[in-house]
Amino acid sequence: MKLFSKTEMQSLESEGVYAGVSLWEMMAGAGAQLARAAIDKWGQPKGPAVVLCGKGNNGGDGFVCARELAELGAECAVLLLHGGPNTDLAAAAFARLPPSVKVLSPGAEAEAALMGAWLVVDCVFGFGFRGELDRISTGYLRLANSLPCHRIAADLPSGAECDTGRVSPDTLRAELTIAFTGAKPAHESYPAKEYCGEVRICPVGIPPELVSKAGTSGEVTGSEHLRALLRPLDIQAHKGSQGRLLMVCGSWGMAGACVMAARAALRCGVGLLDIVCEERVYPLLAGAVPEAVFTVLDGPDRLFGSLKAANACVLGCGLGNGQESLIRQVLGCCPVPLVIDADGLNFCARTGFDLSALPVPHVITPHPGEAARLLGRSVAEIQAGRIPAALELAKLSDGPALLKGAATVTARPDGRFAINPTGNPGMAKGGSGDVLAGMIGAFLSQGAEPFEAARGAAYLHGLAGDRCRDRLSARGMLPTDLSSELLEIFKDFERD
Ligand SMILES: NC(=O)C1=CN([C@@H]2O[C@H](COP(=O)(O)OP(=O)(O)OC[C@H]3O[C@@H](n4cnc5c(N)ncnc54)[C@H](OP(=O)(O)O)[C@@H]3O)[C@@H](O)[C@H]2O)[C@@H](O)CC1
Ligand SMILES: [K+]
Repeated sequence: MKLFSKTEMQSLESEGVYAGVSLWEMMAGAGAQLARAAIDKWGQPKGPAVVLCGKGNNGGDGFVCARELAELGAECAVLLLHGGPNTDLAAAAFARLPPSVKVLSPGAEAEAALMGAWLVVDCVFGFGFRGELDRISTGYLRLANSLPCHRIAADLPSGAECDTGRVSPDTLRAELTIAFTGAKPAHESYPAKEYCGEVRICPVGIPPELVSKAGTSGEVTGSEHLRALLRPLDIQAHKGSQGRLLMVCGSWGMAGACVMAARAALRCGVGLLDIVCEERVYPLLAGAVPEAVFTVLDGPDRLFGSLKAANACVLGCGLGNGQESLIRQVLGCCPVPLVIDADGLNFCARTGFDLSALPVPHVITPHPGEAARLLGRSVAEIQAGRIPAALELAKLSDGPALLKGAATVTARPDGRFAINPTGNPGMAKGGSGDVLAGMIGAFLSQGAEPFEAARGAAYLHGLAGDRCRDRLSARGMLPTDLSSELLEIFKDFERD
C-alpha cells in the first residue's frame, strides 16, 4: 500500500485538478465522507456534534462536514480555534454553513459545547501540520481527549505530522480517522499510528487511475513483497545453489543468539551455513546446529577463506564487545553482502567506523537503542520520529537500514522506505532480532536485493510472530517458536 507524503498528496491534488476535478469538489467529497463515516460507525446522532476547525483546508473539510451533519438532523456547532479560514477554499465552505450551525470562538461557551458533545469532529490540522501544537489547540484537544464522546479525525489526528509520524503532546486520540484519497506515513508509523484509531481510506473525487499511478517514497510492505522473495525452488537445486551464508555470531555467554540466527537462516532455505566461532563455543554450537559447518578461529586465514566462499555474511548477533579485532577484520575484508546487527553495530557506534565506506552491499538492523548509539541521540528521540531516524540511518550507512520495533521501518539512502504491518508485542523478547538477522542473511545469500531482503524478512518474521501469538499467546511465545510457523507459512506459499 502506498503512503502519500504531504508533497506527494499535493501533486496528486494538482493532477486531479488537471484531470478536471476541482479542489472544491474534493473538499465537498472529503467533508461528506467524514459525516457519512461518523453516522455509519456510530449511528444516527444521539447528541450534539462539535466540529473543531483550523484555518486551513482541513478546517474547510470540517465546515462541509458540519453542513452535512446538520442536514442529517444533528445539532451541530463549529469551533474556530484560530479565527476565520485563511484559504479561499475553506472560506467558500465556511460561507455555505447553514444558519442552524452555531459558530463558536474559544471561550466558555465553546468549552461548554465541547463538554456536552456526543461527537467531536477533528478538523484542526491535516497534512499541513508540522512541529508542535499551539496553546489553544492543545487546550481544546486535551479537553476533547478527556471526554466520553466519539472522536473522528479528518485525514489525520490533529497534532500528528503527516510525513514523520511525530506527535505533539495532546494530539487528538481518534476512534476513527478518515484518510482522504490515500494513507499517509503517519497512519502507519508510531507514535502517530496509535492516535489514529481505525483508519478508513476514502476517495474524494481524484480519478482512481491517477491514484494508482502516483509514485510515493513510502509504502507498507505486503504479501506480494514476500512472494517476490520466495521464488519456487529449482528442481535441480543442490546445496551450493541455495545460498551459502557465513555467520560471525555468538560468543562465550551468548551462544544462543548464534543458534537462533542460524536456525532461522536454515529454515529460510540456506543451502550451506558456515559459522565462525571461538573454539570454546564450538561444542555448544555444533550440538545445537548440526546442519552447519564451522570455521573455528585459530587465525585470520581461515576467516578470509570462509568469507570468500560465502554468498553473504551475518555479523554481530551475540558477539559481545570483546571481539573488536574479529569485527574489524570482517568489515575490512568481507567481499560479499553483509547484514550488520547488534554488536557489529555497537562496534561501529563505539569506534566511529564509517559504514558508508563499506565496498559491499550491506543492511544494518538496529533496534532503537542501537540506532540511538549510531546517531548520537536518545532512544526517546529515535522513537519520537521513527521514519526520519530510519532514513537518517540509511544515509549514514549508505545502505538499507531496518529500524526494529512496532511497525519496523526499512529505509533506503535515496529516501524511499517501507513500513512493516506484521508483528506484535509478543515478539519483544531477546532473540527475536537474532532470528530476523538470520532470515535477512538467508535471503541475501540467495541473491535478493538488500532492501527487498530486509523488508521481506521483516514481513515474514512478523507474520510468523502473529501466528505464534494466535497459537501460543503473546505473553508466552518465544523467538524459538517462530521456526515452526515459518514452516507453515512456507507450506502455504508452496501450495499456492
Ligand atoms: N488530498 C486530498 O485529497 C484533499 C485534502 N483536503 C484537506 O486539506 C488538508 C490540507 O490542508 P492545508 O494544506 O490547508 O493544511 P492544514 O492541515 O489544514 O493546515 C494548514 C494550516 O495549519 C497551520 N499550521 C501548521 N502547523 C502549525 C502549528 N504547529 N501550529 C499552528 N499552526 C500550524 C498552517 O500555517 P502556515 O504554515 O500556513 O503558517 C496553515 O494555516 C488535508 O489534510 C485534507 O484535510 C481536502 O480538503 C480536499 C481533498
Ligand atoms: K484533523
